[in-house]
Parts: sequence; C-alpha cells; structure tokens
Amino acid sequence: MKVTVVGAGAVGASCAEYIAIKNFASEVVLVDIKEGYAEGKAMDLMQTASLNGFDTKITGVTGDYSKTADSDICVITSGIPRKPGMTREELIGINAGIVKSVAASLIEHSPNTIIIVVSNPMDTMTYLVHKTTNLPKNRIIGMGGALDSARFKYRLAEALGAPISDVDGMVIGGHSDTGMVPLTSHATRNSVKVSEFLTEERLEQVAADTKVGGATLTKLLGTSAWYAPGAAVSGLVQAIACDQKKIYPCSTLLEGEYDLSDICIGVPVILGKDGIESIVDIPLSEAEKAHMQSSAEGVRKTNGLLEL
Ligand SMILES: NC(=O)C1=CN([C@@H]2O[C@H](COP(=O)(O)OP(=O)(O)OC[C@H]3O[C@@H](n4cnc5c(N)ncnc54)[C@H](O)[C@@H]3O)[C@@H](O)[C@H]2O)C=CC1
Ligand SMILES: O=C([O-])CC(=O)C(=O)O
Repeated sequence: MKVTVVGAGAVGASCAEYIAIKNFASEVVLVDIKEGYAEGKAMDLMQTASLNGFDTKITGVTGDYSKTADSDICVITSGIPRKPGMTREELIGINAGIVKSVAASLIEHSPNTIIIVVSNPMDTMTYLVHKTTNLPKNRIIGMGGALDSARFKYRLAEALGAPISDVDGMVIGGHSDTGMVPLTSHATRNSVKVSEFLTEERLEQVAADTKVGGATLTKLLGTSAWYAPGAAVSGLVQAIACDQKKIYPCSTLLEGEYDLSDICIGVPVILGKDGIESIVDIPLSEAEKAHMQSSAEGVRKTNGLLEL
C-alpha cells in the first residue's frame, strides 16, 4: 500500500506520522514545493521508526511526482492555512490553483488512485477536483467531517463529564464555521441519547463550540490545527487501505442524496478499498434538514468563486 501526501507542512507531516505509527502502509511519499522540506520531514519521521516501532518507509521529494507513481491513495494538504480572524473561504484565491495543479500531477502518475482532499476551503476544493479531473466520484473524498466529529465528541465528553470513549456523535454539512451540522439528536453516551443527560441549552453550546473548533485553535496557535486533522486523515486512509467499511462523514459529490445535487458536502459514507463505497442516508429532523440546506447554500456560494 503506497500513500502519497502532498504538502509536508503541519497537517501533511502529522498525517504521515499517524499513518506510519498505525503501521498498515508499506510506503508514504511526502511531496512539497519548498526545496528539501519534504526530504527533511521524511528523514526526521524515519528517525522515529525504531522509537515508535513502525516499518512504514517514509520518503520525501521536492516536486518530483514520478516518485509518487502508482500510489493507491493520495492526500492533498498543499496550500496555505488561515490566520486568526480569517475564514477558510478566504483561502480559495491561492489554494484553488495549487489543488488543481497538484491533482493533475498526481493523476498523471497514479491514474487509479483515490484522492483525499484536505486543503481549504475543503468542500469547494473537493468539488474543484471533480470538475477538473475525470476520476470517478467514489475516488474523490473530502476530509472535514471526521475531524469535526472528533471535536464534537471532545465537546460532548467535556459537557457530560464522561470519557470520550463513551461518546458517539457525528457532524455533517459543510466544513466551515457556520456550515457544520452537529447531529445532537443522534449523539449518544454508551447508547443513551445525550439529551437524557444535557439540557437543550447545554447541547446548543456544545454544537456552537464544535462549529468554531478550527477557529478557536487558529486563534490560540496563530495558524490552524494539525494533530487532530492529521489523525482524522490517517483514519480515512486506514479505512480505505484496510477495506474496513467504516462510516465516516466525508465530503462527496451528491446526486440527489439529502435533496442536494452538483455539490460536494459532508454526509456519512462507507469507506472501503474502493473509496466511497456508498452514501448512508440517515433520517434528519426538520431543523437538521433546514440547517443542511443552508450549509449547502454557503458551499455553493464559495463554489461560485471557482474559475471553471
Ligand atoms: N480539511 C480539514 O479538516 C483541514 C484542512 N486544513 C488545510 O490544510 C492546508 C494545509 O495546512 P497546514 O499543513 O497547516 O499548512 P502549512 O503551511 O504548514 O503546510 C502547507 C504546505 O504546502 C506546501 N505547498 C504549497 N504549495 C504547494 C504545491 N504547489 N505543491 C506542493 N506543496 C505545496 C507548502 O510549502 C507547505 O509546506 C490548509 O489549506 C489548511 O487550511 C488544515 C486542517 C484541517
Ligand atoms: O480551521 C482551519 O482553518 C483548519 C481546519 O479546517 C480545521 O482545523 O478544522
């Protein structure tokens, strides 16, 4: 199993590290545009192999896509992150050009690959990969919901005073400060609905904190987060590489599901060796349906800025 990660910055390197530590891939190739940067990150990570007990071979290259040939999975993290006070949508001007050219270079050398898009604004970047490549829709996956759901579980556990392992929950919708749809009505603490333990007001606060999860960290760190994003990507990569058939919310092209078409947005999907193997249609409350539609409007507005 060969995995390429483009962008050896904060998220790309974290993602490569988690993939290696989980020890399921034979090879990870890091690619960056900055001379020597991916090579340096790869060497540093390889020097953790004996300490962390993994056999995955990590290599780094500067812009040489021939070294990525025949990758089973390619992850795109190249592009700029936001600074405090910015929205993800403001990154479109620089990141669209980067994502478009990186996707083309990857597919030239790995025509059968599955692409995971991470660069922001992620739902629009995922749509851009659909519009500018001829990969089938099951092989283009946007990562956002897996991360947002992990943050939702963190906030739920905090509110419940429960261990995170006791909590389950999912966030669908657009990966933006206002577009996320945390499914509080479906969230559980060891099979018991969280509404049995938390007031409606407290649940609303959990949802609000979840939605600004990325912005909160950006304010604290001065740039956006990388540990949880890297771990979330590695979860998707492992689900595909190991044909796990796991459910993750991912950004995928909708063709009528959730009453939406011609848009990439986060919905629950089953991930296995073919990438997105199916979209899971779950019943939403009227409020969640309305929230999903307004989230889609926001994503469409950003998609409208693409020069296609
Ligand atoms: N979808 C999600 O849930 C998340 C998305 N992100 C996004 O991921 C992206 C990366 O974030 P960070 O790693 O923190 O940024 P970073 O600045 O640490 O790393 C980005 C790397 O991309 C490289 N790069 C730029 N243009 C390139 C090109 N044409 N080819 C190859 N490499 C290129 C840069 O040299 C840099 O090393 C940002 O757009 C950020 O908003 C970050 C966290 C979560
Ligand atoms: O907040 C950001 O800009 C990066 C990101 O998507 C996240 O951490 O959720």
